[in-house]
Amino acid sequence: MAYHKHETYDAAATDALKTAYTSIISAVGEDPAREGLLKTPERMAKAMQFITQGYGMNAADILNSAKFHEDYNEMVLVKNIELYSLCEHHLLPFFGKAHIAYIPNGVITGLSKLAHVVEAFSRRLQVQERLTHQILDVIQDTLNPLGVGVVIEAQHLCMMMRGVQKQNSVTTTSAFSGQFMKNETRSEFLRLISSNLS
Ligand SMILES: Nc1nc2c(ncn2[C@@H]2O[C@H](COP(=O)(O)OP(=O)(O)OP(=O)(O)O)[C@@H](O)[C@H]2O)c(=O)[nH]1
Ligand SMILES: [Zn+2]
Repeated sequence: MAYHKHETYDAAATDALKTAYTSIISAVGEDPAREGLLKTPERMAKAMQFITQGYGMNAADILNSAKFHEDYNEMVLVKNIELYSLCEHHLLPFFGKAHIAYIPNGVITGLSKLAHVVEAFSRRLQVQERLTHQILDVIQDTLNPLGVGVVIEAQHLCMMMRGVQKQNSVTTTSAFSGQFMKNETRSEFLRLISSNLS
């Protein structure tokens, strides 16, 4: 399944989700036959498939599809990649920004591919820590760079609109490999993105 510019939906998944959302609407005390709600299970079925489309994306394939040999041995940084994910505990969104850096070892990838990798892993049921590591691991394994650094800053609706109800907390997670394990490289990366970190 690939959900690119034009959305296509799996018929069996749409049917199963429609049935489930009709039950949910009844269970919260609403009338699924009410005019405004008639098409809601189908809309939700499509929305849910859209926001979990990462299951149909292969992050290694994405990176392998644009690998170029290049002798550039400095840090490549793409920052402020926005992301929307779903917390696997409450199925409520968490959203924020990813910052990704790597130091090539003879091979670079298309810059947009790093953002596609974020899509592939964020559009699933996730926890922020695993998301951070999955992005790091696939870049390390596919491009074999001298090192990778990933920082994600996100706000979790499950902490905002329910539960502990903290509106301003931001969770930062990070993962580093290779040269990013060294203080100097890691500090340079963190300094370059620091305008985003408070
Ligand atoms: N580590 C981690 N925890 C998360 C993430 N998203 C949500 N959580 C937390 O997952 C935990 C689930 O804890 P539980 O005690 O089982 O759930 P709960 O009773 O709904 O907890 P509260 O949210 O505190 O009301 C909560 O502390 C959430 O804040 C995430 O990406 N990473
Ligand atoms: Zn949650």
